[in-house]
Amino acid sequence: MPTPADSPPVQLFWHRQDLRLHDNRGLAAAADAAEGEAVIPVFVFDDDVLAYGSDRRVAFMLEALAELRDAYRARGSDLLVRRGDPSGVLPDLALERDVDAVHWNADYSGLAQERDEAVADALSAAGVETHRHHDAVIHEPGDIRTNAGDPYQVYTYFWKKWRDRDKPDPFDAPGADSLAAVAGDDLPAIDALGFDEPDIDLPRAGHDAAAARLDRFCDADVYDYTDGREYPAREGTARVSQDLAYGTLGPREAYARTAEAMTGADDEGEREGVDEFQSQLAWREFYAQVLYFNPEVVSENYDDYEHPIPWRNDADEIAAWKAGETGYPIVDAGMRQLKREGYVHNRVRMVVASFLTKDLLTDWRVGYAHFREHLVDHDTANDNGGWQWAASTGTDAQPYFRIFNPQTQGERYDPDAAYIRDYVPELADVPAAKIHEWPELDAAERTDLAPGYPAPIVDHGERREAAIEAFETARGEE
Ligand SMILES: Cc1cc2nc3c(=O)[nH]c(=O)nc-3n(C[C@H](O)[C@H](O)[C@H](O)COP(=O)(O)OP(=O)(O)OC[C@H]3O[C@@H](n4cnc5c(N)ncnc54)[C@H](O)[C@@H]3O)c2cc1C
Repeated sequence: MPTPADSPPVQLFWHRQDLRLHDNRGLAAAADAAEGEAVIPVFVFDDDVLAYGSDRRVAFMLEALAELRDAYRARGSDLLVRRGDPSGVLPDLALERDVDAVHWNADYSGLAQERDEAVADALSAAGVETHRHHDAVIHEPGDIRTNAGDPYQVYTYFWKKWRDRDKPDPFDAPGADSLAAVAGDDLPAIDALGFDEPDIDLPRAGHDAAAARLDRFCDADVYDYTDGREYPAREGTARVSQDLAYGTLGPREAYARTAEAMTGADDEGEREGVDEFQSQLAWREFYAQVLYFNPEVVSENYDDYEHPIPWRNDADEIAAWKAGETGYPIVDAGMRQLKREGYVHNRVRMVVASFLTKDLLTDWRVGYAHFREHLVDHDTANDNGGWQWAASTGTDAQPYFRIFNPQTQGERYDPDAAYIRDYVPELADVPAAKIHEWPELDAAERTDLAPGYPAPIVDHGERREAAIEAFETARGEE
């Protein structure tokens, strides 16, 4: 029997946006430190974080937590669940369980960085060691820098270095023998957290469901990703964004699976598909480092102009955009996909974001807040990066004068209008060519073809000119 002095140090692992056992760097480190025993896992519902939640995302998270708890139970352990301010809850728990060290994985938003500092200080004051690990990305923020030592602002150069770096293998899930046989706690019901049941069916949460989605994609669609990712009706993408956002899927595991797919590629085109997909994983890491080094981007332009951008912010136009009633079919299909599924295809996200920020000259923060409320995969860094890209205020953003034409985007990327018809039933019986011409049809023809579908709320050509003028004013080029 070991004496207390001989017994291995008790390690607490605090789960946050890393709701998995597989490929979890911090958890693996805690298991190593525990010398094969006594890792106690905990999740804390923090009201300051929940304040940014939504019904859909909290529901997804609760299911992911239930899956995580089951994975611990299958290993003879369990998940402790607490509610409150982690800088009070964790020192109390450490005292109660005689914990020597608390481990967690870093989170890159400003709010999380501040909270983590407070927690680390409170634990240190209580005499408990703290260990922060970089887990959410393969190459931690600051690892990949320009030759002058600065964080990258241009994605292409970041990507080249990211691609050439060696990638660590996924971390093993801790075995039953490294986990403490604790009795866990019940998870709260969603209403006890201040949220309602979600209004849509959610993708299945948890590591197994995430790994199955990735497998399905890597078995086939990844090889045609370069082309397939552009066409919303094809559903040729991995659909793992909610899994990477909640950490039910680890980034090293995701990368390793694509590296395995690379070995199965038959020709240059297929290798390109895998490479293109890996480059999207790198975009995610690019935006994570933008947020880490510039936490203020959550509410401020990354790239400011000389004068404020004269946003129009017209309430009726914003309401039409949110409802998918703009009279621009590809825009409306995207906004209705958001409402119906909590997801929007990437190409269409760019189109709807461009339409809001340029055609409607609406502040990107309005769109970001709406996406945060409705997307299941909302991720602060990616959502913000996407919005500031579209608004021409971000790092490596779309130039202000290059404005998507929603009609051409629909024609090019949804030629048969299959995606549009799926989400805009009023247009179900309208020929594809007429759908794409919709903004140019005369009122009588529109009424004849689809009386329930709106006329365009703005003229794209006019609004394009107005947006360029507004941005030039902001640049001081009046
Ligand atoms: C305005 C706007 C808002 C966005 N908001 C989010 C968001 O809240 N959360 C989010 O994860 N992505 C966001 N994206 C990026 C992208 O649209 C989604 O990641 C993608 O559509 C998710 O589908 P998928 O998993 O099938 O992607 P895939 O094409 O299969 O890509 C695989 C993974 O790579 C990452 N990725 C892909 N594209 C991007 C990108 N452009 N930027 C950063 N990471 C990327 C995601 O983690 C994604 O799951 C946004 C893009 C725009 C233009």
